[in-house]
Amino acid sequence: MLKSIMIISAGVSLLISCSTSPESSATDSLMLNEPDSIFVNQILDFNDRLWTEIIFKNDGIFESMAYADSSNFIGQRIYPCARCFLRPEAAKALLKANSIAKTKGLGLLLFDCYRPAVYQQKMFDIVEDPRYVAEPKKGGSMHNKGLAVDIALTDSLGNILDFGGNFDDFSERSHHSFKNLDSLAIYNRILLKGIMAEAGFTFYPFEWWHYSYTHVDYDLDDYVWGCN
Ligand SMILES: C[C@@H](N)C(=O)N[C@H](C)C(=O)O
Ligand SMILES: [Zn+2]
Repeated sequence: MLKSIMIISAGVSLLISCSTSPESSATDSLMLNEPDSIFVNQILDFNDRLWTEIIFKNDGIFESMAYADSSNFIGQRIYPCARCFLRPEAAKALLKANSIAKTKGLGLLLFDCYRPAVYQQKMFDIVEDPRYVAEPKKGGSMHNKGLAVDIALTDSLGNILDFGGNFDDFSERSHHSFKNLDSLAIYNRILLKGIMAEAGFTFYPFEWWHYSYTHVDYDLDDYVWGCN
């Protein structure tokens, strides 16, 4: 099947048609020397639906993709490799959040992006609490639509800031309303919330790290990316 990579910039579109698979094509990142432009990789999945990949190295976003290795609440690696796909609108907003963070001398650290719907049931079966894992039978997760990220802030070197708890700590400690935390952790949660809100994301009351992009809607998806 003919697949395409589009490298887009603000106002400029460069379309390169080729006959490689999306798995191999998505890793080909072109670096163009236009400092004010946003460059992202876009691929079509097996249903010809458009995804934007955040290329950690090129986009300057730090990577800690939790489900691409076994250090997560499942205790197993469930993704084939650490790649971050989002719907184009959400990806653009994430790059905006990254720019805002940079102006404050901070970075973004991603724990999760698009999550194929096939994995949501596996997660729900372990946690069985829809506050912490969205229930597949009740609409699934914004991650399954490519419209959510699990995210933290870092210093400029990529060291995570203090958020008063770990990613995927499924307890009240992770709620935005939980106030029995150091003032620095409370400050950092509010800082992250402010940056993400300015970029267009909505916070989630039960998890300080989970943000959704709700200005568009997409169907749940089952696309699983390949790895080189
Ligand atoms: C599993 C956790 N990281 C998460 O993303 N939870 C939310 C509620 C979800 O499943 O959408
Ligand atoms: Zn999440």
